[in-house]
Amino acid sequence: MTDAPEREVAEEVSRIAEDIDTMEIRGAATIADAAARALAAQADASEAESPSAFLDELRAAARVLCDTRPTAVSLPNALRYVFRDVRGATVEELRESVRESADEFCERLDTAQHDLGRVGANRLRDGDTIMTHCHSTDVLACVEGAVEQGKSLSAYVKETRPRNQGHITAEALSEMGVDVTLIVDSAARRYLNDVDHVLVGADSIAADGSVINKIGTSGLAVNARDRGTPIVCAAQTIKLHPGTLTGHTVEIEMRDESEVIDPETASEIGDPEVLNPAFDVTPPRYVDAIITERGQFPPESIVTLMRELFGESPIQPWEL
Ligand SMILES: O=P(O)(O)OC[C@H]1O[C@H](OP(=O)(O)O)[C@H](O)[C@@H]1O
Repeated sequence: MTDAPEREVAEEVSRIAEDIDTMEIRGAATIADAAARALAAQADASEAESPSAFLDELRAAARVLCDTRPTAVSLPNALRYVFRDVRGATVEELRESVRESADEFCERLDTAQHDLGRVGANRLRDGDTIMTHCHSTDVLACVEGAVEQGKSLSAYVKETRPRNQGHITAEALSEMGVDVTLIVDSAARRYLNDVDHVLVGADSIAADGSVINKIGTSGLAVNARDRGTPIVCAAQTIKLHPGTLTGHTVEIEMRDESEVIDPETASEIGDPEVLNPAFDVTPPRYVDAIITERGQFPPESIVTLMRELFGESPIQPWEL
């Protein structure tokens, strides 16, 4: 492993890292886009006098960004992608190369989401009702694709405690002309009989086809399986976790208890221990399909796509 010396990172990198950490910037695809742009910002701001110093700064920026949220693999994957194409014998050549690579990555991200949406749209029929969990731009791309095909849809939108990202989904779906019903998370099972597809996103997909997504996804999937309702995960290939090819597990982010309960209320009820995991793991047997920009896959077959895309070396961006 190449250990980059400690270096100051550009102000813009610190700001983006802070925004990702506090979830001002959130959602796996949006985080990937922001991380790639942060590397470009680091390149722009660099006053390095040698190519090696320049690259050390980039690696330091990658570390700061990666330290923000551990579960969404789109973040290190984005950095890996940008690093992979960086070439140059001088600082100026390297700087230009980082800018180009970051731009190309962000464009590919947009195209991938659009292509994924067209695949997902094909699963949805006119008059279908979906159920959503949290807020996923990949899921919204599928719905948008279906609406563009002239299909009329209804949606049960789970509010998704503790941060209520379901509200963002409700607003986005309403704007698309989808008939939206907001429900509390614990009401999901009651309405599953009325639902044709449960549609969820992903923060990471493991090599065995497990879906790592917002906390509550696994319970929803078990209930959906029990009710015979198909559950579909919309996830661009940037969500595939290369480390799981070599036995690593996906770290589940634990967030602050203040997202769950305010200190005053906590004190009134005797200050219990509060646990706030942001994500959970849904085993592949509860997932009917993973939709990517490369097409639709049974979860158990996703490993072949991972090998094709990443090879077998799960190295970190700062090791490149
Ligand atoms: O990439 P897209 O589909 O937009 O989002 C994927 C996932 O990111 C979100 O995590 P968070 O809100 O950042 O914790 C949700 O878990 C969502 O399913």
